[in-house]
Amino acid sequence: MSGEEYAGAGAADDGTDRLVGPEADSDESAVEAALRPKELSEFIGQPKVREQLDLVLKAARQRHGTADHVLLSGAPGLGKTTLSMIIAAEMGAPIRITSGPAIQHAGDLAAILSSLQEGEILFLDEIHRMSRPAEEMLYMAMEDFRVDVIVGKGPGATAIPLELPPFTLVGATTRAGLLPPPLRDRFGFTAHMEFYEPAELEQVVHRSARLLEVRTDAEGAAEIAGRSRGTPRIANRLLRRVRDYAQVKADGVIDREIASRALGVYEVDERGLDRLDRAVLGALVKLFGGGPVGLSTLSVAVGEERETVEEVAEPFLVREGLLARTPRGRIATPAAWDHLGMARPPQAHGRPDSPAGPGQAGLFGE
Ligand SMILES: Nc1ncnc2c1ncn2[C@@H]1O[C@H](COP(=O)(O)OP(=O)(O)OP(=O)(O)O)[C@@H](O)[C@H]1O
Repeated sequence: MSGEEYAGAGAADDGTDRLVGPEADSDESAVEAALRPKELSEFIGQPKVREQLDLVLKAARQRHGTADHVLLSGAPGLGKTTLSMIIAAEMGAPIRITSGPAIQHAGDLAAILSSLQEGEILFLDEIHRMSRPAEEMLYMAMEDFRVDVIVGKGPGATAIPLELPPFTLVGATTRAGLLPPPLRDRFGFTAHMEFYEPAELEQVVHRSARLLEVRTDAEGAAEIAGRSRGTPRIANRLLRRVRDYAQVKADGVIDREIASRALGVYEVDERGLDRLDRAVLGALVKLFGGGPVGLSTLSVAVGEERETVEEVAEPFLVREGLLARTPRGRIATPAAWDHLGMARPPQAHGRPDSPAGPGQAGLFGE
C-alpha cells in the first residue's frame, strides 16, 4: 500500500462517521426510529432469541406480571435498542431509556428507579459502563424492588429504604464479559445477538426500502446486504446512500448494477471493507510481506493512530478471516491476498492460519 493509495486517510478515519461503522451517526436517530420493527414478528433474524423472548413475554403476560429482567449482548447495530422497544410494546408497557455512562452516581439511578411506573421497562444501554455505586444499588433494585437511599454524610448518614414498583430491566452491552457476575446473575434471561446472515440482511433491506418507498430488486438488495458486515444498521445506511445514487444518476430503481456502482463511489467493496480496512490489509501484505508486524508499525504505515487500527479496522478484518493477531504481531491470512486480487506467496498456500510471508519484526520494537 503506497501513500498515494491512502492519501489523507488520517483526516476522516478516526472511526467516527464511517459509512460501515456499526455505531449510530449523530444525526441518524430519526431515520433509525422510522425503520425500527415494532413487533417481535416483524423483527428479522435472531430466530433463537426471538423464540426464547417470545416465551418469556407470553408467560409474563399470562401471569399478569412483569417479565424477568433481560440482558441483551452483542455488537453495536444488531438491534438491542429495537428489541427493548419491542419488549415494551409486547408487554403493553411504557419504556424509559437511559445508559450506563449517564448514571454516574447512585442518586441518578435512585431518581430514575423511584419514578418508574408498575411494569415499566427500564432500558439501560451500555450497562457495563455504569459506576460501581450505581451498580450495587441496581443489584438490590433488581432482586427485591427496593433501594436504600443514603441521606447525609459520614457517621450521621442514614439509609432510608424505598420500595419500588415491579419493573423489567433490559440491559444492553457490547461486552457481556465485563459485567460483574453478581449483576449478570440477576438477569432472568440473557440473549446473545449474533451477526446477521446475508439472506437476513436482504430481508432488512427489502423491508427498509418499502418503508422508504424506494424500489429495489432482489439482486440490488443482495448486493447491499453482502456489503453490510452482518449488521442491520449498516445495511440501512448503505441503502440510503444507494438510494441517493439511484435517484441522482439513474431512474431511482436499485438493481445490482446501481448498488455496486453507488457503493463503489463510497469505497465500500463487495465484502464490506472500506478504505481504512483495505489500507491496513494492503500495508500488511504489500509492505510487510504478510507480517508478522507490530501494531505501531502497521499504524504508522497507514498514517493512523494505533487505537484506530486496533479498534476500528481490525475487528472486522479478524472476523472475516483476513487478518490474525498473534503474539509476534499482525499477520495476513491467505484470504487477504485473494481479497486484494494478488497471487498468494508460496508460504501462504494451504496454511489458512499461518503467516503468509517471511517474518518481519515491528520497526518500533513491540
Ligand atoms: N432484526 C432487525 N430487523 C430489522 N431492522 C433491524 C433489526 N435489528 C436492527 N434493525 C435496524 O437497525 C438499526 C439499529 O438497530 P438498534 O439501534 O436497535 O441497534 P443496537 O444494537 O441497539 O445498537 P447500539 O448498540 O449501537 O445502540 C435500527 O434502525 C433498526 O431498525
